Amino acid sequence: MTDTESGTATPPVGEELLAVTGLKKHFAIRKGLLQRQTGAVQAVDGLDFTVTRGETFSLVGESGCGKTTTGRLLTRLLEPTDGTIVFEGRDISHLSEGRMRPLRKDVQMIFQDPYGSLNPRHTVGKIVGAPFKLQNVKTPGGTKKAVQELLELVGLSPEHYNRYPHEFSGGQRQRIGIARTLALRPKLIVADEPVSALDVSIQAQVVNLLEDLQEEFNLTYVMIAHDLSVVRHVSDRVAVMYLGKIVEIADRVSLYEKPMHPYTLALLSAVPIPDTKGKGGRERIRLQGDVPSPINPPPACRFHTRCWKAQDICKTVEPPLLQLAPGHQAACHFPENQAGGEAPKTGTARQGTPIATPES
Ligand SMILES: Nc1ncnc2c1ncn2[C@@H]1O[C@H](COP(=O)(O)OP(=O)(O)OP(=O)(O)O)[C@@H](O)[C@H]1O
Repeated sequence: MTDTESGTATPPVGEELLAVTGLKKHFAIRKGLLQRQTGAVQAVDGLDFTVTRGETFSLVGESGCGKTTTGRLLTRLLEPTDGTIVFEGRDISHLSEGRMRPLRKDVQMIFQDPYGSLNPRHTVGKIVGAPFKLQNVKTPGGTKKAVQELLELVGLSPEHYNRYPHEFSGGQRQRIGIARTLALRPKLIVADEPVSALDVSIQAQVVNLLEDLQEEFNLTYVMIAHDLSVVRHVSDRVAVMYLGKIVEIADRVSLYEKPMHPYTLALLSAVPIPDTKGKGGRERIRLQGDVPSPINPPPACRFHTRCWKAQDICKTVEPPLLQLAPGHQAACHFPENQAGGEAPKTGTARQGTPIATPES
């Protein structure tokens, strides 16, 4: 994670841990007695990104844009419809459950709901110790000792071993979930809105814990959030999703200070983020209407139905995700804050380096 507010946040240079190419998940819609497929929910529709070892890569977007589905694909709780997921150089996109099992200790997920994700009938000891049992991992001093060490690591007491989830507050329950996630020392943790169900006063404590653990164990995070303010301080890079697609990826400083996609601009305008340049707050942009249905998304640029900058080209030509500045990619025909000044005029293509080719 990056700890300076406006320092030089160049994208982390390091070993690639995860590489995602053309990732899709379409959920079939079936109807009638014969359960014929009548359509599909295009929850995730062609994502390309990489995650570097040790970084925090955040996925942000409104409800329903496909963040959780992406997280579940990365942890292979779901099987992709298309595309590839390469983890540590190995294609895990279609590994069977059996072949995936040894990898489960390397790739873990923290869930949003600290209430629903813990079995109320199991003791904390049983919950946090479950991964050792599932993976048949023996620890030097025994599972109980390992669990108690994990509880201390996440700021709980070893004496909590025999207690039940209902005896804890929301923040403490999330710590129990984090202890379970850490048990087998994963390399990649997908954290799906890990603090959004918690009291605002507790959120920072849990975020700080995640940061401390990252430093101690060189963890890599894919952090999922619906609002840009939550991940502002913890992200190295941020990808903004809209209706199953990534519309912008940039390092933290570029994204918050020089957003290029109008959707990112709108998201940023909706959260109280201090203006580091002292030019006053951002103008609030109110998006018209709801997010369209992922069953029948708008053609070409999916955001065009809600975009105040949309022109004819946005309705007919899908803008590819292009690198418009170092480490900064956006999929827009009329991007904001492009180096070199004005956005292009109606119908003209912007300049950039193709990162992903548009869908055929
Ligand atoms: N198992 C499923 N079957 C059918 N549709 C699904 C399934 N899971 C998710 N969807 C749909 O896929 C789309 C993306 O959902 P997803 O939960 O990934 O979005 P999200 O951005 O995480 O939203 P939220 O913040 O509300 O969790 C939504 O339209 C959702 O209804």
